[in-house]
Amino acid sequence: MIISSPNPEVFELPDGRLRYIEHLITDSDTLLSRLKTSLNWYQGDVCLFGRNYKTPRLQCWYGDKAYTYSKVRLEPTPWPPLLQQLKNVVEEISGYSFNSVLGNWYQSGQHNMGMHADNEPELGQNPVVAMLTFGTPRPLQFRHRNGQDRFTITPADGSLLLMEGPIQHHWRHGINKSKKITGERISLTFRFIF
Ligand SMILES: O=C(O)CCC(=O)C(=O)O
Ligand SMILES: [Fe+2]
Repeated sequence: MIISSPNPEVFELPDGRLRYIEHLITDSDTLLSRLKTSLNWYQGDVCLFGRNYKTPRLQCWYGDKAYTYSKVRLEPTPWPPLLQQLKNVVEEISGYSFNSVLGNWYQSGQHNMGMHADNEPELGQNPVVAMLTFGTPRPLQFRHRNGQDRFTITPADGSLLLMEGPIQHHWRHGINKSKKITGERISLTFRFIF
């Protein structure tokens, strides 16, 4: 895995901060195919307003501690070597430690992620989420809970995006469907579970 020299951009939003490194991982094509074949992908369940649905994307989860996401309990799972390597890179660049990762595989523009905040209590006071992107970029929409402020970033193939500060308390984020996008994207979202 080759890392090009990082040059972070910082976006100071009202009540939150994003740190973005556009070109971090240079062999992202190879990594995208390795991630597709080597990880344990499944269509997850989500519970919304008391009803169970299948996630409109594939996902995988690895971590040292159990994690409850959208009311579904994920059990501890050992780190595959490739994810361990990527975690090491993300930790070194960001300066944070992570002990779990949620992977999302959007196989086309028909796959999406609804607006949400990563604010489960076990993620701590001001959760830091570090996200690597591989493949076809998709706009990531941020909406402030005040109903006014909005921000969109389209993380590039091979980029790292850090969500920091109180952002998960004040903002929600998500990925919309798009008829125009046919390519696939994988995001790896590293978290620390207390
Ligand atoms: O794939 C993305 O860009 C968003 C992922 C995300 O928000 C999450 O995993 O919580
Ligand atoms: Fe999220």
